[in-house]
Amino acid sequence: MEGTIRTDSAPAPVGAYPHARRVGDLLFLSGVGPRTPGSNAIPGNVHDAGGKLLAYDIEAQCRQVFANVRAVLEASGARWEDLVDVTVFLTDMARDFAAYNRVYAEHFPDPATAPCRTTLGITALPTPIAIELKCIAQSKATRGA
Ligand SMILES: N/C(=C\C=C\C(=O)O)C(=O)O
Repeated sequence: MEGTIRTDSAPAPVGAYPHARRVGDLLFLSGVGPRTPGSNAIPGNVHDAGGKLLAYDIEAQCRQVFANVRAVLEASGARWEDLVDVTVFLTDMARDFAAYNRVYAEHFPDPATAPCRTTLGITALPTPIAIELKCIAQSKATRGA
C-alpha cells in the first residue's frame, strides 16, 4: 500500500511534509534531525538567556537522530535492518565527523549489512541542529502502514 506516514513518536515536521512516504516496497523518510519528540528540545544544546546557542553535543545529537529515524521506521512497520541508503548532513564536518562516525558505527556495526551512506558538509539546517539524516528503507507494506 502506498501512502504517507506521520507519527507523534518522532519530532513534528517543521513544514508541509510527512515523516515518510511508501512507494511500492520502498519507504522514503523525510530529513530528520535530533529534536526530541514532543518537547522539540535538542539534547546537549546550551543557550544563553537570550536563546543564543552557546554549545552543542554532537554525540547526544547523533544518538537522538538515530532514535528518531528508528521511530519513523517503526511507525511505518519497518525495522532498522530495512535501511538501504542513508544521507547524512553535518553543519561542521571538521569538528563533528569523528564523533558522528563513531556513534554511526555503534548503530551499524557490520559494514556488510549496513546501508549505503553518504555524508555531506553543509552550511545550515532549518532548525538549530548539527546533523540531519535522509533515509530510504526497503520494507514490504504487509509489515505495516
Ligand atoms: N526535513 C526538514 C527539516 C527537519 C528538521 C528537523 O528535524 O529538526 C525540512 O525542512 O525539509
